[in-house]
Amino acid sequence: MSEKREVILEAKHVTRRFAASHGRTLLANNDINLKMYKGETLGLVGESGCGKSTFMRFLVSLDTPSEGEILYRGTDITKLKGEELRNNRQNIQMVFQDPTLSFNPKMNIRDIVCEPLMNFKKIKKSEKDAVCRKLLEMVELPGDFADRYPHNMSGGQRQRVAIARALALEPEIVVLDEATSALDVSVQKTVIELITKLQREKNITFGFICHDIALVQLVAHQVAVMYLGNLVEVLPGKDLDMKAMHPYTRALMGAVFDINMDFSKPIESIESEAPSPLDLPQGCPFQGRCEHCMDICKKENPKLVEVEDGHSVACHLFQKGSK
Ligand SMILES: Nc1ncnc2c1ncn2[C@@H]1O[C@H](COP(=O)(O)OP(=O)(O)OP(=O)(O)O)[C@@H](O)[C@H]1O
Repeated sequence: MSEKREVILEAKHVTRRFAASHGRTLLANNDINLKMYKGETLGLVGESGCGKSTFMRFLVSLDTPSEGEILYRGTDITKLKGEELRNNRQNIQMVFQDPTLSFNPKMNIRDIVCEPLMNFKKIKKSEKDAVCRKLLEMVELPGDFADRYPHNMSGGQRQRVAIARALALEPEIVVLDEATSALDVSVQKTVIELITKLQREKNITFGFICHDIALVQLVAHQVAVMYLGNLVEVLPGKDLDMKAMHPYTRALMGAVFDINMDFSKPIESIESEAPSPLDLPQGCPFQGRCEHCMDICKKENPKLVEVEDGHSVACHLFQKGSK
């Protein structure tokens, strides 16, 4: 890994509790500590409901944590208000799974793509056409798509428009929340290639939320694996195959490589359903599905500890004095 990596965002002890029925509390994020680096992609992976979107929504101020801070270039963005909050939206943008939900169907693509620029008074009305064409070309769509409406485009084209709109303000960080998950595999591949190209050209930092670890492995420099609100492993994307340690990460990888599996190394699979996030056991949240569960796993939730540079794991199997 390069020595010169620049941390631009750091989450410290981020916790989010949601009030649930019958006075119960749902712990959607439990003491999350993560860094994002300039020009790199952080992949956040885990099953549905593990808290991926909850975390990334803090970055674009769609929600605030119950505890903890998120420092973007030294400023805690969870505390921003008024003009500062508005200005921060220029730095960090988000693209969702289904762009049609955030597009006004009565607006043409020109208005949709240029809306953030108009809102921030970055361009005049007369400049919209030329600016939109440039942004469409950046995402490899024809300039004349400016006159189209979202319903006259394919899912992949709409997602390109959503990316063009998110990049219009030249943000430093873009969060892609399952942004390619609804697309056919071949279209997904072309959108991933586009994202990689844009990162190379513009040095953008991406937050890539995805439940598909194989896809995350393709794009992420750093992968963070979440399980029921907890970070269980953080490691370089290139090391997922050979160095993943947490039984949950290995189970996710096992599910991916099942067909072509290397029988020389054991690959665990997940036998049972995840417990309800409202009914978490004491100790490690993964204990009920883990083949290696020990007594201590039923008592203490393991802390995320660094096992080598850039690789941390939260599992009693790898913590000193845990046997
Ligand atoms: N506003 C809310 N109020 C109550 N519970 C919430 C709220 N938002 C999320 N949750 C709960 O928090 C947990 C984490 O949800 P989150 O959307 O972050 O998961 P996710 O990993 O992104 O899953 P998915 O891929 O399905 O979106 C879930 O159990 C969800 O039901």
